[in-house]
Amino acid sequence: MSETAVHTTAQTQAPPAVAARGLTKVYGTGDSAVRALDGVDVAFARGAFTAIMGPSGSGKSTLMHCLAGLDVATSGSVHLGRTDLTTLKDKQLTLLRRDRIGFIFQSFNLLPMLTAQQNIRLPAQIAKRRTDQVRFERIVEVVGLADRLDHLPSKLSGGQQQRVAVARALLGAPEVVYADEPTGNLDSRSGAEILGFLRDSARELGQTIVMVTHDPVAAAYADRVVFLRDGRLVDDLTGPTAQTVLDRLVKLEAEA
Ligand SMILES: Nc1ncnc2c1ncn2[C@@H]1O[C@H](COP(=O)(O)OP(=O)(O)OP(=O)(O)O)[C@@H](O)[C@H]1O
Repeated sequence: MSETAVHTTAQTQAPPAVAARGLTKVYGTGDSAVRALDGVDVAFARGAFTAIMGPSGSGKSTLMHCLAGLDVATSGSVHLGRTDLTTLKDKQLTLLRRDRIGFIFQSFNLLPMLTAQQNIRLPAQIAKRRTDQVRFERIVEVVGLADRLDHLPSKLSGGQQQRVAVARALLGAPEVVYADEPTGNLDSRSGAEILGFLRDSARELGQTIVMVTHDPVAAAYADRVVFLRDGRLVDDLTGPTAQTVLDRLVKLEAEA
C-alpha cells in the first residue's frame, strides 16, 4: 500500500465511540485541592459494554461525569466520536447530551406524573425527534413493559421503573449510554434482569454502554472492565467474571 493510501485509511477509520486523553480533574485549589482524575487515557469501542470499577473515591463518578459532559475537566480532552467536548460551550454540551447520549441513574429519575410510555418518549419529544415505532415496540417488548405502558411510576416496582429508564435511554439509539450504578437500588433478581438487557442491547443492537459499578457480579456482565485507583487507570480486563473482577479489586485495595 502506498503512503497516501495508508494515510487515507487512517483518516477514514471510525474513531472509538468515546475517548479520553490525559484527562485530569482537580477539585478546589491550594492545600485543599483534590486530584480526582490524574491523566486518564481510555477509549470505549463502539458496540461494547464496559464497566468502570475501583475503590471508593478512585474517581469513577468524576470520570463518567467528564466523559458525559456533565462536568468540565481541568485539562485533557474527551471525544464523543469526532466531537471534542472540551471545546464546546454550555449550550452546545446540553444539546450534545440531549441528542447523542443516553443516561441511566441509580435512582431511575422518572417523572412521576407521566406514564411509562410518556417517560420513555420524553427525551425524543423534548428534542422534537420522531421516534421509530418499530424500535419503540421492540425495546418495550425486550424489557417486558408492553402491558405496563399506561402505568405511572408509582404503580411500578423498582425493577420495572428501571426498565422504563433503560427503554428511555435506548430508544434514540444514542452514541453511548452511561449507566451510573444502575442496579444499586434493585434486588438481585431485578438487577440481573437490567444487566441482561444492557448486555443484550450491546450484543444485539450494537449499543455502546459505559457503566460505573461497585459490584463485581454486575461488572461481569460487561465485555470489559477498566479499573481506577487514585484517579489513574491501573488495570483493564477483557471477558471478566465476577471472580476475576473481585481478585483485581482485592489486589488494588491491597496495593493502596
Ligand atoms: N465536587 C467535589 N468537590 C471536591 N472533591 C470532590 C468532588 N467530587 C468528588 N470529589 C473527590 O474526588 C475524588 C474522586 O471522587 P469520585 O466521586 O469520582 O470517586 P468514586 O470512585 O466515584 O467514589 P465512590 O465509589 O465512593 O462513589 C474523591 O476524593 C472525592 O472526595
